[in-house]
Amino acid sequence: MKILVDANVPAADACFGALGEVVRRPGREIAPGDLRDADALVVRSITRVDAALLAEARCLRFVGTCTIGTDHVDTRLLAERGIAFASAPGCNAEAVVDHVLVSLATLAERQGWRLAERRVGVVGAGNVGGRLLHRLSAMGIDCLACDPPRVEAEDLVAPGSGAPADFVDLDTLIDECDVLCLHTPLVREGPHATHHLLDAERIAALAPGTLLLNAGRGDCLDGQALRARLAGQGDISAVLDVWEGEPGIDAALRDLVELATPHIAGYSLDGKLRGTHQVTRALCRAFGLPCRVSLDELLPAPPLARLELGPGLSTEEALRLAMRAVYDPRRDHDALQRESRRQGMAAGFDACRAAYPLRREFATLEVALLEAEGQMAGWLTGAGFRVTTA
Ligand SMILES: NC(=O)C1=CN([C@@H]2O[C@H](COP(=O)(O)OP(=O)(O)OC[C@H]3O[C@@H](n4cnc5c(N)ncnc54)[C@H](O)[C@@H]3O)[C@@H](O)[C@H]2O)C=CC1
Ligand SMILES: O=C(O)C(=O)[C@H](O)COP(=O)(O)O
Repeated sequence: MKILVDANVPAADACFGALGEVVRRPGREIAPGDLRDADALVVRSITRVDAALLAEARCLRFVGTCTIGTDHVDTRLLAERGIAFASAPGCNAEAVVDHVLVSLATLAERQGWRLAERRVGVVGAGNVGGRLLHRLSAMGIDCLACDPPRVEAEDLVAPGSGAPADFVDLDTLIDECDVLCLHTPLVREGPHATHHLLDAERIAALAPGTLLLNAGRGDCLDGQALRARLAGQGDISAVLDVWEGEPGIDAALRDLVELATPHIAGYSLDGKLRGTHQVTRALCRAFGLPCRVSLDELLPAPPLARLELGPGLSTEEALRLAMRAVYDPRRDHDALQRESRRQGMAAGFDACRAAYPLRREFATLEVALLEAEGQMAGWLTGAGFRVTTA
């Protein structure tokens, strides 16, 4: 069996090597001819899997994407052609939440406000948004959620529903929140389409002082309208990990954004390996093969397993220290600025992603508090760390 794999899929040999011949190609360069004799195709989010790509695929029986998002795959076409499909739901959701929390802490420090005093609105309360709501609520931060498909399908607005926050419509959420976090998939049609969900009108309606964060898909917000608001009134701030037109993103918008990162919110090693492993299991199921590789054997020990925090720190300082010991998004912002200026936007954007440094998740770090302090322990645990006290 020939398995064609995006070169940015980690542990491809360990996962697929025992199942067949593994052929690696850069994701943006995978072409119809590569699929002529391929039995399986394993991609990430940058390979558009559509009729044009599959034009010469004669024996393809499986397509897997080691990502949460599936907007790059024509799943209807695959179903019509009897080609099995799998994505990796939730694989890097914890990493995205880490990215959001440390970005919020960074902006709070830079702009001189306290997270505890802000209300956070989460748009799209699925694997990512749902986990974000749980962690924010566990930290005692006031949240609202917006997720009309879930509200229609579940009884989330009823008292005692166990929902992590009150669910409201998008315009109410915009009116009532200081921070907006966008975690919707890109859906182009239907009653809950998300293309330009934050359009010019909604961007104009954001109250001065609002912080807007998008780690869903770039096309879910109107980048031109955001650029105009940031450049004109300059009274809101933005943190963007996803962009319209990736990898050749708008340089002017990049320069106006507080933290501008190259679609790496989910790039923990843990998240990437979970993605590869979930797709390996699905491929094995599709071909009736046993799956002999376990996630535990793929994941190495973290480079930093324990951090001791002494007395004299505020809760905010302790949080920032712990978060940044694991992951600091300012590094990714600086890398994008540097590489996009040095190599040009598209090449620089992709270079940052291809050579992404090792990053683990908050849950891999034990934070030892040498002086027990109630609120600090609660916040650190809520944020996702393993906390021990003396
Ligand atoms: N920046 C990054 O590195 C990453 C980005 N993503 C993006 O984040 C998206 C969300 O990921 P998950 O939470 O895991 O997906 P999910 O499928 O678990 O949840 C998405 C949620 O959005 C809701 N939704 C759909 N249409 C909506 C609308 N019009 N308004 C409000 N809510 C709506 C759905 O009902 C669902 O609950 C992915 O589809 C992907 O595009 C995912 C992982 C990493
Ligand atoms: O899982 C998703 O959905 C994502 O957005 C991925 O983190 C994107 O990863 P790449 O495809 O850009 O490697």
